[in-house]
Amino acid sequence: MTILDQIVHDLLPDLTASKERLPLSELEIMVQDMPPARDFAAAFRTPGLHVIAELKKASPSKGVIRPRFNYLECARDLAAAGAAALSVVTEEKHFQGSLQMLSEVAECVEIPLLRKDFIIDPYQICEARLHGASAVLLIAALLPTGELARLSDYAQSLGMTVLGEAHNEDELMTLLGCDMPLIGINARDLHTFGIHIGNASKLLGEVPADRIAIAESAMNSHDDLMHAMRAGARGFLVGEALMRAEYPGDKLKEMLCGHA
Ligand SMILES: O=C(O)c1ccccc1NCC(=O)[C@H](O)[C@H](O)COP(=O)(O)O
Repeated sequence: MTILDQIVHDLLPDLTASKERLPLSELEIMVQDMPPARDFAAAFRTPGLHVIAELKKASPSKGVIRPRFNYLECARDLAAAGAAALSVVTEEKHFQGSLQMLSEVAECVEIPLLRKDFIIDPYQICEARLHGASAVLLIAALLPTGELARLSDYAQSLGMTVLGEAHNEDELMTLLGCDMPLIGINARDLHTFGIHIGNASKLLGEVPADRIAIAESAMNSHDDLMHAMRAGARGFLVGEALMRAEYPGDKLKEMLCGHA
């Protein structure tokens, strides 16, 4: 079993229980009373370095990254430091995130939020919207093409933005066949955890201009952002480098400006 299979296997019982407790049809009624979703893609259409700063306590590849995880303090700090958006990892078992965390972060910052999770069902998209996210991640390695397109259409029907994620040529071609505005290229192979910057740079260059290419994973410095930008990225998803820093906002400013 790969780690992706394991993660999906582990999230299914809670997903099933949530659907029994509160069916999708009821969530959809609740969404109708919500204000419009924050525009997630807007920042990335303008020139400049635009970072999606990721709030994550732990990951399967790195274990616990930020033991004392005051996520509201981190969220405020990162928003004030110039994050274009925040990625809130909500997966519970392997990343120690939660939907509660997403709701609280949505209350305390005004920038748009991505629900970063392992989305396999429209229910999780509707949950994301109800908890304050305006974008969801859809991982090509996790879903057959038809499901990717169906989930993408569903998210957009709720006024949300979709960030599709690929880490190889086939996955990128699949995503380009779906109607997704943001295409993430993950330098981390989610099966092996290996980091492949050369491959990611090549794929970033293959994202057509009518889509917004987002570089994901393993960026730690201004030079890393500049390298990804030269390869074609118009946005950058950064997690670990920020979460390991004592002051994530200062680290973000350093990455954006090139000096401390
Ligand atoms: O990071 C992991 O261990 C991992 C394992 C299985 C699925 C996804 C995983 N990570 C998600 C990501 O790729 C990152 O959270 C994201 O791109 C930020 O990367 P980084 O800046 O390297 O934390």
